[in-house]
Amino acid sequence: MTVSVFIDGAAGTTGLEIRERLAGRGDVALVTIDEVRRRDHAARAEALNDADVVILCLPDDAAREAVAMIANDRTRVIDASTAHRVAPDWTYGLAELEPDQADRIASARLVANPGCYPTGFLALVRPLVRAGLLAADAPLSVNATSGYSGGGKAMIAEFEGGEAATAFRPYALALAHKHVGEMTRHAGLTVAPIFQPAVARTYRGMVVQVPLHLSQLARSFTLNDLSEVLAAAYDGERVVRFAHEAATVVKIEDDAGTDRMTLRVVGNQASGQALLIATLDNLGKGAAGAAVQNLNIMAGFDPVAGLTL
Ligand SMILES: NC(=O)C1=CN([C@@H]2O[C@H](COP(=O)(O)OP(=O)(O)OC[C@H]3O[C@@H](n4cnc5c(N)ncnc54)[C@H](OP(=O)(O)O)[C@@H]3O)[C@@H](O)[C@H]2O)C=CC1
Ligand SMILES: CC(=O)N[C@@H](CCC(=O)OP(=O)(O)O)C(=O)O
Repeated sequence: MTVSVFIDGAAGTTGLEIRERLAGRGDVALVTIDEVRRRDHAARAEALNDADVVILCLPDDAAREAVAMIANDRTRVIDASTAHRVAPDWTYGLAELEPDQADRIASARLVANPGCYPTGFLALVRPLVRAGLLAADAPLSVNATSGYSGGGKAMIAEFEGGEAATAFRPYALALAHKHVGEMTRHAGLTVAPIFQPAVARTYRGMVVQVPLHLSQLARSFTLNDLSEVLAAAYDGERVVRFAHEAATVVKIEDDAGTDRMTLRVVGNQASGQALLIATLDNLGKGAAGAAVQNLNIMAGFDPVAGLTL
């Protein structure tokens, strides 16, 4: 079986990464439009309605507009933008989020690809909320660092053109980043986490950290309990893996250039402090890798076809 796929925004950072992952696959036929017509309404409308699956790699407003341009109920959509991640009629495209999430994605017409930061946060926190280690109203915080490709073409130009005179830049200091609602909703929390992102002078890669006092847990759980719950949640998964080996450092480069995500529980049982850490690539499992994984699941292909793990 061959599935026809149109990438709207194919010349952008995420779009190009998806094209690379789909190149040379015999089970995917790319629907393309001439690069000079990539913003042409009529050309896009035709491609959006021709393809079996469209992958939107656009800013939020353009993604909403693209969905409105689909005039049939056959074309399936994977939206990489933030536009539909908490929309009730969309399926959240983090296949490992719930035991039946991949099945839901398989039968969905509209799939919202997760944000890069929420991917790390949710993979760490959702199993702990589901298993009752963390109460829904636990007041969490999350610190995270992304490579500068996370800001798309504009941020790449800023860092590579010399304008961003920094090696490390915390941002979203008003604590109202657009990913907070997505994190809260899909973790099953009732209290929004304090989310404090930063961008580093490296092209790609991401570290997401959730510090926890063990006294914050619903009862007297240990570091080992946290590890056991996370290890069990991802047992048998190929893209998300729990690292059992002890670590004293992690690097933003650890999973950069791949589509996998690694989860860790570290800390100090004696002082009652834990740190949950996810490493991933903002453009891999954080964007293009997840989009291709969702496409594979929707089309009934091997979920990891075309991915680098
Ligand atoms: N970069 C990342 O790590 C991640 C990105 N995302 C999301 O993916 C989406 C794409 O981001 P990213 O690839 O980084 O962004 P880029 O800025 O690199 O690319 C955006 C693309 O959208 C195209 N575009 C913009 N407006 C329109 C329009 N009105 N009509 C048609 N095409 C348009 C641009 O065209 P042109 O080439 O002409 O400029 C460009 O090719 C965003 O919603 C982003 O939030 C999600 C997770 C991670
Ligand atoms: C470094 C950087 O600027 N990153 C982007 C997030 C990239 C991403 O995940 O895009 P979505 O918003 O579509 O999820 C930001 O914080 O806005």
